[in-house]
Amino acid sequence: MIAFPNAKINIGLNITNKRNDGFHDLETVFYPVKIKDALEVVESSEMDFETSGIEIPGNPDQNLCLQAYNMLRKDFDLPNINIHLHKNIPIGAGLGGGSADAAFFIKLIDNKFDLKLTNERMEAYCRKLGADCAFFIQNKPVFANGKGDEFEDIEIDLSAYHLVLVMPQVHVSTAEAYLGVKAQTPKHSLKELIKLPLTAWESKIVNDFEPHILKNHPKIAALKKELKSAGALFSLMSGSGASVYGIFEEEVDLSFLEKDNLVFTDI
Ligand SMILES: C[C@](O)(CO)[C@H](O)COP(=O)(O)OP(=O)(O)OC[C@H]1O[C@@H](n2ccc(N)nc2=O)[C@H](O)[C@@H]1O
Ligand SMILES: Nc1ncnc2c1ncn2[C@@H]1O[C@H](COP(=O)(O)OP(=O)(O)OP(=O)(O)O)[C@@H](O)[C@H]1O
Repeated sequence: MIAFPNAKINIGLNITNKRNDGFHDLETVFYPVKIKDALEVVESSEMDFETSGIEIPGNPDQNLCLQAYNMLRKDFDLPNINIHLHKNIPIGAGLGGGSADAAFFIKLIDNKFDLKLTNERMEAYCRKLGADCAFFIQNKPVFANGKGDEFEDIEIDLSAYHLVLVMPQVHVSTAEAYLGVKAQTPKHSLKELIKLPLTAWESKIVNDFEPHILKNHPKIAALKKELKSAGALFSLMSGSGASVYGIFEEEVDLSFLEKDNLVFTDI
C-alpha cells in the first residue's frame, strides 16, 4: 500500500506564550501544499526500513515512521513490514515533512490492517510524536493553537493563486528557531486577520520566527525580498524556516533566483 505525505505551510505564526513543559503556545494557519514524499508498506517476514531521495539526517531507527510503528505495535498485534520512504519534502524547511510522514504512516497502517481508528485516536497518537503531526491526519486548512495541535476549521482557498516555495541552502532546526523567540500576545488575532482579503495580508500577517531567523540567515532575508520584487502579493517564511513561499496572482518566472535554491511552483 502506498501513500503520498504532503507538506504544509504556515500562513502566519504568532508565538503567544512560553509554557512550563518546554513548549510554546502558538497561533497559526496550517495550509496543505502539493510537495510530497512517497511511503510504501508491504507485509514481510522481517522488519525493514529503507529510504531514497533526499538524505535524512539522524539515526534511521529514530525515523518518525518507525517511531509511529513501534507506538502502534504496543496497542495492536501487527505483523513485520517493509517500509520504503522516498523523501522529496526538504528537511529543516518548516514544511513539517517528518510529521507528515508519521501521520500518513498511521493512516496507512490503520487502513492496511483495518484498525478502525477514529481521526481523534490517530491525532492522539500523532501528538506523542510531534507538535505538527496531528494536523496531517485531517490535512485540511485550519487555524491551530495550543502547541499547534488544537484545531478550528477556517474558510480559506488559495487555489486561484500561484503559490511558489523556495528552499535556500540553509537548514534551520526547529529547536534553534524556538530558542531565539520571545513569546508575546499579538495585537490582532490571526484568526481575524486571515479573514481579510489576501491583498491586505502583507505586513499584518507575520511569522514571529522571522526577525531573528532572517537576521541570522541573510540568504532567507534576501529570498523574501526577491519574491516581493517579483510581484508576490504575500510572502512569508514557513514555520521555523528555512523555506519561504510567495503567493502570486499570475504565473511568475523565477529564473533570476540563484541556482542553488530549490524551487517548487504551483504547490
Ligand atoms: C515550527 C512549527 O513547524 C510551526 O508549525 C512547529 O511548531 C514545529 O513542530 P514540530 O516540528 O512537530 O516540533 P516538535 O518535534 O514537537 O518539537 C521540537 C522542539 O521545538 C520546540 N517547540 C515545538 C512546538 C511548540 N509548540 N513549542 C516548542 O517550543 C520544543 O523545543 C521542541 O523540543
Ligand atoms: N520521516 C522523516 N523525514 C524527515 N525528517 C525526519 C523523519 N523522521 C525523523 N526525522 C528527523 O526530523 C528532523 C527534521 O524533520 P522535519 O523535516 O519535519 O523538519 P522541519 O523541516 O524543520 O519541519 P517542521 O519544523 O515544520 O516540523 C530531521 O533532521 C530528522 O533527523
